[in-house]
Amino acid sequence: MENSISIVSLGGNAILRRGEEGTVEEQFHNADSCMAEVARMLSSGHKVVITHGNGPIVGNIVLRGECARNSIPPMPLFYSDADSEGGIGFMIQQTLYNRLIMIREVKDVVTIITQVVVDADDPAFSRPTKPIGPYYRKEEIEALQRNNGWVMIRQTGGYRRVVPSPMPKRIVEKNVIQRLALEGVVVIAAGGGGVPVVETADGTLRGIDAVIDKDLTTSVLATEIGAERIVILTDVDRVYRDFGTPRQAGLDHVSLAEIKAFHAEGHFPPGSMGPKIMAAIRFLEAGGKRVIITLPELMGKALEGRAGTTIVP
Ligand SMILES: Nc1ncnc2c1ncn2[C@@H]1O[C@H](COP(=O)(O)OP(=O)(O)O)[C@@H](O)[C@H]1O
Ligand SMILES: NC(=O)OP(=O)(O)O
Repeated sequence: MENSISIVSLGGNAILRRGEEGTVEEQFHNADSCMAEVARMLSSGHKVVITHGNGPIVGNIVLRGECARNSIPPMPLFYSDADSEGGIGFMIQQTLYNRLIMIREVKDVVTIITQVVVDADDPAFSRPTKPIGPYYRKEEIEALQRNNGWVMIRQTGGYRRVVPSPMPKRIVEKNVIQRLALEGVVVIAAGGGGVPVVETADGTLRGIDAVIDKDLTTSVLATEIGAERIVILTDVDRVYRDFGTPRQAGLDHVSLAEIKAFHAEGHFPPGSMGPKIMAAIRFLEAGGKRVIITLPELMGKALEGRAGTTIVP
């Protein structure tokens, strides 16, 4: 039916939900709920690329290594990003495969470990902003900062460690992602914002320690593969003005000009809704047709314009 590509982007919080312990069973359960919706979307003819976050999970991978620092060699953050891309990709790949089997839909599903070029001089390397891993209580943070050298910030739900998050500039594997998606293969790509790499003078690549924002990478990928639509699945039903205040008001259908004005007024904080809105603005300004932000279970309705927030040029 459709010849255009849609990108469905799963927030890290859609896979490892706030308040849950974070067991593999919980992660599979959450991934499966999201893939039930994606399978329905595929059965109505959409061509889909899936991207996903890794914030809670890559933080846990790093923490695991730090806890075992006396017995195993350290794993750099960029390698932990690749580790999370593989693990989460496998989980999405299998849960989607199973959901497609259940509805007798025949599709190939594949995960591509994706490298994303960043600038080694990006100021983000000296100003960490990306929250990873678990939430901590106020009384725990002083010791963590002092003993581990962590930079920590306050978020809704507690305090979290932050790491550098440079701007994504180019997706190394974009051609193969586009080719497979246009052939009807479901591609899971750019997980966790992709593995950050820098290009050296001779054109070779090397990993660099950071976690790229998956919404910003999704917008670069969407533009580079000529996708028409990005669907961002997160843990809030839609975007709000004056979020969390008595004046809070949901945004259903908004134009690019309107969302830019709300952004300039400060309705979307960095580290949560801010990057999603920035990603939407960049994608629509580069020729994208539609961005939808909603809960996984509302995706079907949102694609028909009956739920979530839809932003158009
Ligand atoms: N204006 C806003 N409208 C809706 N949600 C907002 C807004 N500002 C901040 N948020 C917060 O953004 C969160 C989603 O962002 P984030 O936690 O980064 O999600 P994910 O990990 O799914 O990408 C919501 O849970 C909500 O608490
Ligand atoms: N890499 C990334 O943006 O992950 P989250 O969506 O989990 O924050």
